[in-house]
Parts: sequence; C-alpha cells; structure tokens
Amino acid sequence: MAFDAPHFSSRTAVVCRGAGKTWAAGTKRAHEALRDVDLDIAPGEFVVFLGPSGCGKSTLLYLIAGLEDATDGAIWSFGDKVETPSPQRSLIFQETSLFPWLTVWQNVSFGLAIRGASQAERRRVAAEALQRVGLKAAMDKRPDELSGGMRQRVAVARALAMRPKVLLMDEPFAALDVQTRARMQDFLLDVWRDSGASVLFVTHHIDEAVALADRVVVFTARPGRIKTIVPIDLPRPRNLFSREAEALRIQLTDLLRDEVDRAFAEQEAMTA
Ligand SMILES: Nc1ncnc2c1ncn2[C@@H]1O[C@H](COP(=O)(O)OP(=O)(O)OP(=O)(O)O)[C@@H](O)[C@H]1O
Repeated sequence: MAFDAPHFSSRTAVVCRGAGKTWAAGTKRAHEALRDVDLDIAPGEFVVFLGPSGCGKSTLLYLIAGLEDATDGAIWSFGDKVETPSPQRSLIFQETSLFPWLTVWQNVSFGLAIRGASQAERRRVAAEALQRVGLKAAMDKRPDELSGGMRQRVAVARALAMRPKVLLMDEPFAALDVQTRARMQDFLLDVWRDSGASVLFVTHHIDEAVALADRVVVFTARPGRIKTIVPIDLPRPRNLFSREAEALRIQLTDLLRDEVDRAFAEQEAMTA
C-alpha cells in the first residue's frame, strides 16, 4: 500500500504511518519485529517508548533514524520521508562509542569533520556543546579519563553539536548506577529544554518514564504494536513521590505486566 505524506507532516517532528519491520523479509528466517505503528511526535516533545524486551523499541528508533528501512508503511520527519540517516536525527546508544584515541572535543566534533568544517570551527562548536553538558573543562581529555556518566554526557554533546531536531536515545543510561542515572535524567531534562529538540527515549524503567516523558508509548510483546499511549500530565520539575506520580507508575506497571508475560512465554517456547 502506498502511504502519502500526511498534509500536516512538515510541522511534525516524526510521523509514522503503518510502520512495520520484518527482519530478513522474504527469507526462511523472516522475523516480524514491529507492526502497524501510527505515531505523531510534536516538535520539542519528550516521548518515552516502554515495552517488554524484544518488542521492537530499538527497531523503531533505527527506522526513525533512517539506519534501517521500514518493510511496511512509512516515516516522515518535518515533511521529509525518512530513507537515510540525517544530522537532524541523532541516535545515542546505551554504550557510547567514543573513539579512544581522540580527545573529548575531537570526538564531539567528529561529525563536523566529516562535513569538512575547519579545526577552529570544530573546536568552537565542540566547546559550546560541551559547555551545555557541563564538561567544557574536559575538552582535551581522552574518553578513558572520564567516568561512565561523563562519557554519556560527551555522547549527548556529540549529538547536540550536529544541532539535531530529533534526539533518539536507546536506553542511554542503562549501564549507569542508580544515583548517576538520576542525575543524568535531570541533566537531560535541562539539555532538552535548552535545545528545543524532540526526544524519543527507550527505557525498561517505569520510574524513568514517569520522570521524563510528556507521553509514554506502551508497546505490546513482539511483533511490537502500540498498545496505548499514556500522557504524563505532571508539572515540571516533577515531584516523583506525589500520589499522582505513584498512580501513573501503577497504571504503567499494569499495562506492561501482560505483555511481559507474553514475551516471556514466547521466548521460552522459542528456546524449548
Ligand atoms: N539486525 C537484526 N536482525 C535480525 N533480527 C533483529 C535485528 N535487530 C533486532 N532483531 C530482532 O527484532 C526483535 C526486536 O528487537 P529490538 O532490539 O528492536 O527490541 P527491543 O524492544 O528494543 O528489545 P530490548 O528491550 O531487549 O532492547 C527481536 O526479536 C530481535 O531479536
């Protein structure tokens, strides 16, 4: 089926229409990861993807990033059909892939080097991005001189240096300890407000979803479909100990429980 760009799509950060992904489509190993995703993300919106392991949350981020093609439906970002990666959409992974032989500022400005920017321009943009993540003083250090949390902040600075309109984050804080993760959440909210970018953030943590999101997209077990979308109408800065926050955590836990049970049953059947 052909999908025309929705008429409002030029003003919308991300539009998914009937988006689906079957890995190894057309082969014996065909594996449907994601089905029929319809989703609109507004500019500057913070959206969290929550769902059982293997339901296709990362797959959807890769489709939106343009790193993988949808096998069904289509995706647009600010009116352009997503077919290839773009500096407008930056992806940050759980494990940062900083180049260990480059300094922090060289890592941050790596994308600009590929675009042919001069050394002075790269250093200026890197300094500005590092200032925004509170790491300007670490410009000339190497990644192995930094803690895990600092390395993730460098990864955020590297993404910000490209001035993305959409920041795609795949469990970016999963490898961090609980205290560092809480601080990184506060830091990310500051960066998000400052940048005006839309953030699409994958997590397994319900408390993280309630702390961060404007809306939480809850996925079913594989093939992942949108089960429901829960708005998080809590004022910011959020009191995560409020009765309203607790009610949202309970609602999201209930929504997830069935899907996690289904995902477990399927994984057991596959490995039996
Ligand atoms: N490159 C790939 N080739 C083939 N299958 C893949 C590939 N990447 C992911 N898959 C499969 O697609 C399904 C969805 O995977 P995906 O990583 O998107 O899920 P997820 O919800 O992000 O999982 P998790 O929460 O465990 O990270 C899984 O069954 C996975 O094995």
